Amino acid sequence: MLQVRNASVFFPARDGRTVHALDRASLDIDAGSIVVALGASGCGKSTLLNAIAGFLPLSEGAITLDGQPVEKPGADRGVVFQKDTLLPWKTVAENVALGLKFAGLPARRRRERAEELLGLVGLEDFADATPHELSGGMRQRVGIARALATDPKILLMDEPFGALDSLTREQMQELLIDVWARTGKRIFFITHSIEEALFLGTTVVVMSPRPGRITARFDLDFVRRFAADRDVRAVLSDPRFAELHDEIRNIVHRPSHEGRRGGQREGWLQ
Ligand SMILES: Nc1ncnc2c1ncn2[C@@H]1O[C@H](COP(=O)(O)OP(=O)(O)OP(=O)(O)O)[C@@H](O)[C@H]1O
Repeated sequence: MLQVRNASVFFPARDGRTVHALDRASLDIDAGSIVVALGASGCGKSTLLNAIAGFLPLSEGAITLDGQPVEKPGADRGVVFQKDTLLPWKTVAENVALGLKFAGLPARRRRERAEELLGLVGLEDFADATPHELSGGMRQRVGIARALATDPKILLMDEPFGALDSLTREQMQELLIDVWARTGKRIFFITHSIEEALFLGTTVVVMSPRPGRITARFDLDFVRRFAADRDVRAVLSDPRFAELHDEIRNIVHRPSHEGRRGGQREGWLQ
């Protein structure tokens, strides 16, 4: 279990004031779940992810992974960003195996593991290609394979498909569901897209800005349905999908002061 408890992050702003980037966020990410954080720009999504990744210290609160405090980056958390961070002078397989090299695994084992993971993301034929030979979607696949290389307990994904065209994005969403179904990895995923959140999340948390707060939570089963029957149309044409889309849209677009007034969902996690 990954637990975030009353996590707050303050940044000093240029004008001498303090930016309250994350305000008492609490969240549980169980084994096998995909928790999606959704919200307008600046509501603290990346701050929350960076804190879970151990890139950023909390100002208040705590994060634990299977009972261990998260205080710095570690191989138990794999991270994928919107912009890929592949090393252009290394082959695809070498990029995937980078973390394993740091972990001291011998070259043959690294190669085997890289090939296994490239198979998982549908790039078995590209092990010896270099990143510049790949499309944006393929590079993100490599990023996912690389994040999985050390067999982390959780995958942290910060708008990983945000820069892709819509068709590639849909393919990547389906690929991610396959990876999730086959590896059982828990995933924390950030997006601006309500549709993407509804399609991928076993839980969707909606965040509001200034201060960055979790203001609503929805537990969903669209992704499990898709994983079972791979019928996109059945999911997208489910009336509940459209209802939730509207409901979340209203929350995302409501002025943040209303979100704090103590409606039914407000403060659900605190
Ligand atoms: N290092 C920093 N120094 C000062 N302010 C920061 C810093 N990092 C983030 N912030 C501020 O904290 C708030 C939350 O930022 P964050 O990047 O977490 O939001 P976000 O929801 O991920 O946004 P986006 O969707 O645009 O990526 C913003 O107001 C941002 O300007």
